[in-house]
Amino acid sequence: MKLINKTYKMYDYIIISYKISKINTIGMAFLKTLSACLASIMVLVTSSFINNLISQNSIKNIKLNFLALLITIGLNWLTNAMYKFIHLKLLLKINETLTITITEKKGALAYSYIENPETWELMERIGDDPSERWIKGINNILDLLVFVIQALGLLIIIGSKNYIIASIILALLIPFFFISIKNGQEDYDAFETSSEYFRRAKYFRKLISSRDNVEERTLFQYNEFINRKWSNQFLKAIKVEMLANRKIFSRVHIGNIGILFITSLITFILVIPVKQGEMSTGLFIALIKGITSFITSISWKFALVMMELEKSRLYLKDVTAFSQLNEEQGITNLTASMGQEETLNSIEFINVSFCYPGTNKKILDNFTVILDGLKKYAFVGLNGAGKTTIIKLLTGLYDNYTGIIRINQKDIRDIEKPKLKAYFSIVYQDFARYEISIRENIILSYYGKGLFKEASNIQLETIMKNLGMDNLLINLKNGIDTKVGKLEEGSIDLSGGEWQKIAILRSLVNNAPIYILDEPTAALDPVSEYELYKIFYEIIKEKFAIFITHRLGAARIADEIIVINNGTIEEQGSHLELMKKNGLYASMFETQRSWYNEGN
Ligand SMILES: Nc1ncnc2c1ncn2[C@@H]1O[C@H](COP(=O)(O)OP(=O)(O)OP(=O)(O)O)[C@@H](O)[C@H]1O
Repeated sequence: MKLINKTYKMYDYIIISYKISKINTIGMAFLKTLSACLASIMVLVTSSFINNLISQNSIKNIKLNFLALLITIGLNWLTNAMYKFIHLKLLLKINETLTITITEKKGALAYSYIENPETWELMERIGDDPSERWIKGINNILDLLVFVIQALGLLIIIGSKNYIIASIILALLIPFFFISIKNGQEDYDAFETSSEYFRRAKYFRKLISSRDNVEERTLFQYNEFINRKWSNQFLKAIKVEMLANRKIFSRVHIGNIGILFITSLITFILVIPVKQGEMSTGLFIALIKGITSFITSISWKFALVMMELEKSRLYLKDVTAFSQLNEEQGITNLTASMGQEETLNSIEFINVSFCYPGTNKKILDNFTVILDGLKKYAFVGLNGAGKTTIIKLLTGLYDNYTGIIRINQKDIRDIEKPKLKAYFSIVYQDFARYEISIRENIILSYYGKGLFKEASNIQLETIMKNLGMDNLLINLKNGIDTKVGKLEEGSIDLSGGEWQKIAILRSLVNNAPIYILDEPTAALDPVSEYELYKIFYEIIKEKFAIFITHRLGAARIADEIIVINNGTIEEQGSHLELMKKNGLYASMFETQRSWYNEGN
């Protein structure tokens, strides 16, 4: 199922559930309607039973009435039991379908949303498992239907004897309706505000409990400090919810006192038609019982149902906003051969200026460069100069820039997203560590493109041997199929450099015209770094590559070095040319060289 981009309405709870499971949705609606009708039937059956009991005109009639009463009670019980069973089945079906739909949509969202706190909060509110909220929506609609049928049944019975009392009961519902809607809005507003605090609290709790930063946590002993931050956010969230709940409950309690008063009034008024012979004693007793149980359920359940209905309505507003978020076209199903057959001629940035969404600091300022497809480039510069940002724009992660970026003379805005992605093989600065097997780690991009057969044919061990990386596999019982990380028993954990080697291998086996290595060797020891660059150069000899690096020794092997400063090009040329220029590059290079020379 796909989440269609549209405005979701309350009836969509039923329609989507019907699409997911016809039988269970119809079953639930039928059983709810039946249970609502049974309330009025119960009043009539009880009334007839009591009347016959009082007049005692025929024992046969009493027996029949008694049987009818038993059947109604039994049917009511059976309806409720079956409802619970079908409800559970529908919940599971919705869970199976909607959870996958929401997860897929979240996974395919455009990159810019992931960095935006507002969309993050929206995604938190949508939740990972929307089935509970969805089934609540259906239940609330059906509960409302039950109230309407029950109320109509009672009103028809009473109205046929005394329409004024019927009108009083009807009037009673109106203020409750509005109070309950107000309660629902307040509850959802509180949920919206508190989820922001909960999100931050969740981050701090992760800091003090997750395994990721256990080393620093043990060393710096910052638990108490972070704990305070966590409890600060957590308490703020709880306070918002408590405040809203207090208001809601005061309203419900005031409403209850009113209801108690009106119930007594109705009982008193109903005596009049009995005295005037318009209503039998049996009907009077059955009606008092029916009205009391209906009004009791109004006072508690109706308020709750209306409140939940309002929450369900507001949830749909979030679902609507979520459905309108753009997905990265084809992010999850790149066509196997796309872009790979193409060779790179050039990459051009023409007057590109860019600010990150929600900020107004120009990270790139009229950035202009033409990169030759036959060369290898090194991007160097101080921290925050904009090197990684250039790559983010080139790979299409953001498109809110001004100016033009072209690959092979074609504006990247006109290139289909799957094709654009297929141009690149990248090792990111903060590369991912997948806690699966070494083999799966390396050929992940093949699985992403659906190339399962090709993936199984790759001679990974040979490639690793040629790259001098086969020492990673030494002493591993399951060789390349050994699971890495800490997720599973028997997995082996790797050092930072070993994880980085796997990330580099992942990029290397992903055949693409453009290779980008963003600080690829930061965690490698000098011997591995030297070896790696040599091998890497050998492998991508015929291909285009950009290295972003702070190790200027490594930058020397590029054909051209581009020095970036404050989002523009400060210098450009070969190592020798730039050294002769005696500018920023020469100064950075000399600084690094002096570390090694110190003391000599
Ligand atoms: N998602 C973001 N939102 C807002 N600003 C950002 C974001 N990502 C990066 N920046 C800012 O953009 C600037 C350039 O960052 P970028 O990562 O491109 O620098 P860099 O040259 O690669 O730095 P480094 O050498 O430290 O990796 C920095 O000032 C950074 O604070």
